[in-house]
Amino acid sequence: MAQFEEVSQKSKLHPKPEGLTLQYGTAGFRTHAKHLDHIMFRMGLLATLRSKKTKSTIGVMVTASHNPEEDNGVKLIDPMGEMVTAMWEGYATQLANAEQDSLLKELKDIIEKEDINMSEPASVYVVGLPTDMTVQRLMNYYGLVTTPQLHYMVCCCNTHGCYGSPTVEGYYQKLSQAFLQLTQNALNRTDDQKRLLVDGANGIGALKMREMEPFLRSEMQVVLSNDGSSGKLNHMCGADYVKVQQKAPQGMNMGVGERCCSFDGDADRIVYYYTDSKGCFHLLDGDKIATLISTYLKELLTQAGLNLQIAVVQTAYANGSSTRYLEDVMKVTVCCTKTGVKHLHHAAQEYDIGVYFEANGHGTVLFSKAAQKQIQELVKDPNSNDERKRAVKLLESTINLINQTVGDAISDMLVIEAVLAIRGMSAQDWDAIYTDLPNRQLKVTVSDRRVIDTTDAERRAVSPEGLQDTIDSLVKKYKSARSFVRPSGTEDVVRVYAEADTQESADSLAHEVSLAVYRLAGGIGDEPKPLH
Ligand SMILES: CC(=O)N[C@H]1[C@@H](OP(=O)(O)O)O[C@H](CO)[C@@H](O)[C@@H]1O
Ligand SMILES: [Mg+2]
Repeated sequence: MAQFEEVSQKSKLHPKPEGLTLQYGTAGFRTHAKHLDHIMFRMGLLATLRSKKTKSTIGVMVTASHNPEEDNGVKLIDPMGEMVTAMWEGYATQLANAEQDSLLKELKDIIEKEDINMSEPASVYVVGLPTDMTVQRLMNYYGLVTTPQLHYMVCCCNTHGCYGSPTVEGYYQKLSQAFLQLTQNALNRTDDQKRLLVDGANGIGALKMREMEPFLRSEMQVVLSNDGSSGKLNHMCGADYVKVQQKAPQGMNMGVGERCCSFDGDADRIVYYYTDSKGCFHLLDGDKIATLISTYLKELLTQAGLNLQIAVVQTAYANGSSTRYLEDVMKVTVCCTKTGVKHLHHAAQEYDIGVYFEANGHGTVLFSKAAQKQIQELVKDPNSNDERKRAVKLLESTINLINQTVGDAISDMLVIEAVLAIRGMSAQDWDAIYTDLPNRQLKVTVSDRRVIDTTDAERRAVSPEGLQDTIDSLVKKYKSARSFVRPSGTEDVVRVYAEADTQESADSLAHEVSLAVYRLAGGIGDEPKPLH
């Protein structure tokens, strides 16, 4: 009872702005920082309940991710380092939008529905800056780490050290050890080959990269830019900027053919790129990363004589060339889910090895318990020949290098660097695995984006009537073309995607489909204009 009294008193210090309703979405709550005070307080309360319910440590991440600095966000992390379940997303929305005088009622409602024993102790890790001392007192405040580092620590904590030690040093040690073991298999690397230009998006990733560097013992020569010493978070830099604009970030001094990568603000996304001798920019996005990693793993499985099913999980935004290459050439199972990493993560859990990446560079690899056990047992097998032994060891180190809890820019970067080193590949060699189909993404503003309903992993629209038929007949006019529309989960827009054999065709198709959305789904403002 005293607990409730304290909550009631303290909550008055964090009043909900009049008329503000927010929804716990793909990335938790995300809005202008000035609207988040009451959300931070209430998410502290919810995290405490989640911890009591699961009898585990829960994480709370406060971050703007890839959004502008003025924005901020908060999300909860479940015991195994995963996103919180759908049911609890609902509770989060319910608590966030409760009026001041019904907050206690909503809390009690959740406690009753979930049958939570309030005398259980609670343990919560918080990263970022909780605004209230009560919240801080309830939780272990962990200071600044990347989003994936927090996911990692929460998982370590709840698996009693099986996954690693629950500290930032533990993270550096685990990953660097695995990385050094892998790069031992890459002979005669020059300093140039070890060199990587990293754009830190002026976010936390840059700081953490600097902290990690000594652990990598000059097996990587990192050149950091946008390290937060001057520029603004995600402004003209970072993974989202590079992916959407299809150009290099500001403040990076790129030589011809040099390998470069960009993190997003909280370092859970990464994209690679380089410029060729003609000054052309080449993007190596999430699809290229998934292809590189799955090809490498498949080869190791064959060498190790392991019969494990490997699948790549993508969304509708995956470039058609990547899907075709994986299915037709690599003979890898490809599965498509709705946008949003939680959907990809769940789908990837269905396979022995599930490689999942959104085209924007958020992704990781999941190994089933059974697959990990088989690999560990083979490592100890005295009867295997040298090739087999090497392959199994590489698999073991690769598992250790991957952050299986969530997409992680630092971990993904180290995996990519190791794979390129082991295979003796340059960024150009990697890029040449397949050629992306030219594509275009546009946004259309409509009065209510919910009029668009989709099916088949968001690849087909079932409403409004006639929209899908129109898209189908437009697509037929172009070669190697594909197009789909869906309401965004994070912005008040309808997203249009089109790809075709040439950039002109992709642009023209995207424009025609935008017009169809504008006309059939209640477009507002000016009619979409052609791109050329
Ligand atoms: C096309 C695209 O990149 N969509 C992004 C974006 O979702 P939308 O629902 O498209 O707004 O933000 C999500 C959260 O960060 C991310 O998971 C997703 O990939
Ligand atoms: Mg992010």
